[in-house]
Amino acid sequence: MIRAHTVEQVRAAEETLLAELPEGALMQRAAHGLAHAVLDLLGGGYGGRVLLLVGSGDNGGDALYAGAVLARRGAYVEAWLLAEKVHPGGADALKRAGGTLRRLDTPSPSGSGYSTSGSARWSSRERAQRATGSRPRSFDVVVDGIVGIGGRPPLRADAAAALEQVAGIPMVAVDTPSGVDVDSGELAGPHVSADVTVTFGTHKVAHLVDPAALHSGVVHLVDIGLDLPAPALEALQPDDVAALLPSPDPHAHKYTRGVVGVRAGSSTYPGAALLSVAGADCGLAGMVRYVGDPAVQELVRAAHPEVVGDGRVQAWVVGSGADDGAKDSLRTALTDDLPLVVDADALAFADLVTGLPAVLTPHAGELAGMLGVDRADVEARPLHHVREAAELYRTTVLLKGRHSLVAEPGRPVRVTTTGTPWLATAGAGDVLGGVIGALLATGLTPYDAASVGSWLHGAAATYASQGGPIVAGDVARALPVVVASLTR
Ligand SMILES: NC(=O)C1=CN([C@@H]2O[C@H](COP(=O)(O)OP(=O)(O)OC[C@H]3O[C@@H](n4cnc5c(N)ncnc54)[C@H](O)[C@@H]3O)[C@@H](O)[C@H]2O)[C@@H](O)CC1
Ligand SMILES: Nc1ncnc2c1ncn2[C@@H]1O[C@H](COP(=O)(O)OP(=O)(O)O)[C@@H](O)[C@H]1O
Ligand SMILES: [K+]
Repeated sequence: MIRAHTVEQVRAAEETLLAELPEGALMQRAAHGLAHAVLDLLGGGYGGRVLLLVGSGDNGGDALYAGAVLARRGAYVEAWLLAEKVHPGGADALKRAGGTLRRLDTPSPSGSGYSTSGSARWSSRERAQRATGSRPRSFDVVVDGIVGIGGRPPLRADAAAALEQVAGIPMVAVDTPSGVDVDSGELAGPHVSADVTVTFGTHKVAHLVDPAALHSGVVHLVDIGLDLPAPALEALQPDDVAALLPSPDPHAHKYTRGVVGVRAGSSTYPGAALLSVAGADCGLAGMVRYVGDPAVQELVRAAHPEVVGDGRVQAWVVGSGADDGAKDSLRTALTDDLPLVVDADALAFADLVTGLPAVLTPHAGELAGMLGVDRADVEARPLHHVREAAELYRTTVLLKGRHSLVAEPGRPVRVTTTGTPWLATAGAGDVLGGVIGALLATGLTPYDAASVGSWLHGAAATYASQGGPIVAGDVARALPVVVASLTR
């Protein structure tokens, strides 16, 4: 499991450890981990050219100490100091190792300009150019030590100007990409877009939650020995999924394995029925039932001969392509008092499942409609909105997107990190609803069914895609292969 903690949790754990360790030991652990990640990227120290962007806090300290390690390994290391006072021990270490330190002026306290000595007032960009005198493009890598968990967006003007100077050079962020909001994954103004982020002790929320996750690059975790409480966020890994997956016991028959029922599709959208059934029919449940328009039922039978009609089930999937019939389908399914997946057109009636065991599966537009906010706001603050929806409906909410989020009151939010942008294809959501329904029918809780289903769906898309285009049916067909790879 990958776990992510809040800044407050990290600070508390750090305090405990600091009291036990010799002074500076924790920062040395962090800095060495950082230096080794940069060495890996450079393919060795000798001949490499490294630029450090150094802010006023310990994040800058990590960068400076790592710079000293790199300089001792033969790299040319230059530090641009973005504050009047930077970590003194780190600055000394870099000097002693032969690094070059250049000071960039700090903004005036008013924040309205710069404390220039003459009457001219330069732009942030001009000031950065004059102060450094360096040719940024000649660096192989930039290390972003501007701010870490102590940063509050937006980035100060000098830092933003320095970032403009180094655009296009590979970037390694120290702990977090500077300028992002660490605990929410939200953006506010200019920020670092990292190729690699080297983080310490645990992941932070911004590494996993979009939009910030998109700017964290590959995240490398350095263990510094923190003892941490229950996380704010978690991301299932293959072992976790394998442990949660149902597998038939030797005495299994189709009913003990669970029966999933699908009430989806309509004469207007018959394809949604076929795709929901394709997801449900991935083989995880013992049987699939389909209930709907007779003509659509015929299509389903022709495509999936093993699927049967109405009868007893252990979970329902309702809503994909259901059109005007969504409300009635949901009401009828609810009379069975079973866990259910509520998708697409049925989400407009989500209040009917308030407090019940269910998985609501909106994309950003649907969640916006449910909460009465703009879609752009959901996309800018997905974590905030998915938590809000889970509290409002007192049930499990899966917000679909690049990194889908599963929220349930009182539980860590689960983030899906499998998948490919090729999965953004019509009908992919219908397949997902079906898979989650199958998992509910096997007895998984809504929280596990949603997160395991979302993980499998993303992994199946990646497997089917092989880097190229896919359609929703390809995802459904790849599901058994992905399950087999985990249960073997
Ligand atoms: N907490 C831990 O367990 C550990 C922390 N370490 C490092 O320490 C960092 C935290 O250090 P700090 O608490 O000193 O905080 P930071 O270094 O993250 O940032 C604080 C400094 O940044 C300035 N700042 C804040 N917002 C800014 C903005 N928008 N633009 C420009 N400057 C801004 C503040 O004036 C302050 O001086 C971590 O991210 C990590 O890199 C590591 O050394 C090892 C262990
Ligand atoms: N950029 C992306 N990268 C990876 N997966 C994505 C991306 N955008 C969407 N997805 C996934 O694709 C699926 C789309 O589902 P949905 O929006 O319901 O489409 P539809 O209604 O056509 O079925 C979801 O599982 C979602 O998580
Ligand atoms: K940083």
